[in-house]
Amino acid sequence: MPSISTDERPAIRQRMGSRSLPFMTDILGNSLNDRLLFAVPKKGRLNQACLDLLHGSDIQFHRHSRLDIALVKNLPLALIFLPAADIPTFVGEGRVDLGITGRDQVAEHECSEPPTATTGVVEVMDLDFGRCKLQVQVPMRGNITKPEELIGKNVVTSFTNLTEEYFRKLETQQNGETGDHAGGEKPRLKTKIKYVGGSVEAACALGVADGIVDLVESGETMRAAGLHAISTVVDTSAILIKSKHPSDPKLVDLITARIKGVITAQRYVLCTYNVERSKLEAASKITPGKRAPTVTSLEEDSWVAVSVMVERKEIAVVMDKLTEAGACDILVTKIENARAQ
Ligand SMILES: Nc1ncnc2c1ncn2[C@@H]1O[C@H](COP(=O)(O)OP(=O)(O)OP(=O)(O)O)[C@@H](O)[C@H]1O
Ligand SMILES: O=P(O)(O)OC[C@H]1O[C@H](OP(=O)(O)OP(=O)(O)O)[C@H](O)[C@@H]1O
Repeated sequence: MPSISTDERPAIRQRMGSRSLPFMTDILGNSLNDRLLFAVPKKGRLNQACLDLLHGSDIQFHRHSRLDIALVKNLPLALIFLPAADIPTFVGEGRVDLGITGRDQVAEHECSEPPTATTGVVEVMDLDFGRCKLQVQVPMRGNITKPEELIGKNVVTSFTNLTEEYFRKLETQQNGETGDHAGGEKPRLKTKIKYVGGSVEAACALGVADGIVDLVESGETMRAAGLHAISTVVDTSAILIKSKHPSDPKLVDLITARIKGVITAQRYVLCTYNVERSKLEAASKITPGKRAPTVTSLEEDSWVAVSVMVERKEIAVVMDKLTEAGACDILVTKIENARAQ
């Protein structure tokens, strides 16, 4: 591994920020300078899906144990493994060019660092995984039924900025509705928002909170903790983001196209079937495809073969309907990769 001279380090530090860098540059030398930097969640719920996406996009790398930077072997790209919550900061400041994180994390970051003409992130695309909701939750057996009833009480969350913003709005609305306290009769209630880094759902049972704001996907964690949701703060999923001025916009476009291809391949299957020409119109209505179905003549004059992309989650129902419409020899094939509009 090439070693790095002391006078090369400031340039790299300036590019990446000061976090952990002495350790990273000692191992990687100056190889980051001419590479596009791509931040990927280093752990947690988004990590594996991101690794699968990189694999499907033929982004080849070897990550040394304990090292949060990996050089990509077949593209001028370096992957930076960071906590999902920190990725909007690095991309927003232009220290890293591209990143994958949750939309909730971007929203949380933007509450404290609103975007300017040069800072902040640009959403490139929704990645179709990590879908969940940031919700206000209270004990199922308690007497709080509306988020307004938490005003002035204790709320625990890992998303303090979004939660502050949410309750400040509620407080403003409520003060407005009750004519405020200009006469001084009614004190202005302020909700107390406290931060915890994980296991947020335990806060009510432990008496730390009257309600929590936490992510809900299946709802299992919430129900197991005896909580239920009374309002949604943000709907979220994983997104690809870029900085406002990426160092290599062409490479950003190439990576975006590859990732889009993988997502399309995951979302769709290829369905082929034979149908009598007279029934083609009805069958095409069931399978209109992304643009239009591909129709090929068969040796048998009155029959055609159809090949069409169908959303994976709808395929069983589509097959039922096709059979009803007279289609036969229906085959479904997994799509390995795609480049489609
Ligand atoms: N249950 C979930 N289902 C789907 N996506 C989730 C879920 N929980 C979190 N996410 C998404 O993943 C992002 C990162 O959350 P996660 O809690 O996994 O991160 P972390 O704090 O880095 O990891 P860990 O909890 O292991 O410390 C969230 O901001 C959200 O966008
Ligand atoms: O609705 P569910 O499918 O049960 O998912 C929701 C849970 O997932 C996340 O936590 P995670 O398990 O990542 O760990 P954490 O509590 O340490 O954040 C989130 O904070 C919830 O606790």
